[in-house]
Amino acid sequence: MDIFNYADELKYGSIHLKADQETGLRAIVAVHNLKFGPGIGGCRFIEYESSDAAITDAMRLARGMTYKAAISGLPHGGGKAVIMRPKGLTEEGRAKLFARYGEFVDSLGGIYITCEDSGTSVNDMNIVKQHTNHVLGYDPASGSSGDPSPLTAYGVRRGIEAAAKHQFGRDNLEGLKVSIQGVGSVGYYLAKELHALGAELIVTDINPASVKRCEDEFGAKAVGADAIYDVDCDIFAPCALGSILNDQTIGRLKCDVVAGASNNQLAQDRHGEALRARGILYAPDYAINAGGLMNVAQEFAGYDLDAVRERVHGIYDTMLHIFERAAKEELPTHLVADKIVEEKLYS
Ligand SMILES: NC(=O)c1ccc[n+]([C@@H]2O[C@H](COP(=O)([O-])OP(=O)(O)OC[C@H]3O[C@@H](n4cnc5c(N)ncnc54)[C@H](O)[C@@H]3O)[C@@H](O)[C@H]2O)c1
Repeated sequence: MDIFNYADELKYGSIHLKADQETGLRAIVAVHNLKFGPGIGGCRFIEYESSDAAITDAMRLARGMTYKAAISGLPHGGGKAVIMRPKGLTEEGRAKLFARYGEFVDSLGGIYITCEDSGTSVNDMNIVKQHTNHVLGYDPASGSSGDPSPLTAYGVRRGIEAAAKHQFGRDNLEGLKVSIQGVGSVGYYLAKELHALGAELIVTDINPASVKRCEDEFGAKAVGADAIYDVDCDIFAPCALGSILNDQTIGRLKCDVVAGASNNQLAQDRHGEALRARGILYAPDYAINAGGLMNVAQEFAGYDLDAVRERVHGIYDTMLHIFERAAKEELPTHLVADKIVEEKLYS
């Protein structure tokens, strides 16, 4: 992969590298677009096969954050950090590595604001916080926003309400059948919201305890992990994995709407068209699951839960606009979401 060609393809931006022999830090910060404000996005800390793989991952993810922030009307651009996880790292080594990473983020002068992502913890962010102010999502006891899952779930609920309005002409979810794939953090809170609104729930999870909790608390019906694709329901809410809308699954779906929290639900772009061809309304993932980003971004202005909830509440309008424009232009919803973002960014 030629990095500069890839940068042109994704319309970059800048990519910053830090190598530090003392701590073993190999970090990449990709800053995709700053039109609406500083780039915001998590720091991923996983093993990579090569530097190329790590750099392209950071670039792809940062672009995704630009789209998520822009569709949500947040005063932020898209950024993402990747730290290549060294093998055999001790706890002490980890603390030194994140301290050096904090210095690296600080050296960028605020164009990128870091936070937690796969492989990083609140404790890592606490260490980063000692070296830069450009960090969010550190210890909630010190005034940060804490677990984003309830807010992400609230946003998904609002997106589901918009889908019910558009697809069924309904102003409530009473009696609608919703199947949820994955009732971990977001899926559980979503089940709670939907149950309170009178929806009938069918759930699956590879963790039996998570399923049992939904059976006990919400009277949910449980099905096996693979059987979730065959459930006859109104709305299917993927809240576990990416790439689950693919050649194997789309033909099996017996729902009118797909609206859930998972990132990267479409295995490929063409699967958005395949859903439309089947008359299934798809809620673009980065628009409906932006509640978590809205939550952490609020820390920037001073954390205020009421302000976050008000912004997350607005996901209803964002989704309805996407659905209505897609119907009018006879386009798949995921392409319309991209168009809305690109009009904001580049015109
Ligand atoms: N946490 C957030 O605020 C947030 C924000 C935006 C997007 N997301 C996305 O939403 C999804 C869920 O996030 P989460 O924080 O709830 O994660 P989580 O790990 O808490 O929950 C995921 C659940 O899915 C289950 N699962 C895994 N494989 C499964 C399978 N094959 N079939 C059924 N269940 C399976 C797991 O056992 C777990 O209970 C992820 O794709 C995540 O990237 C989360």
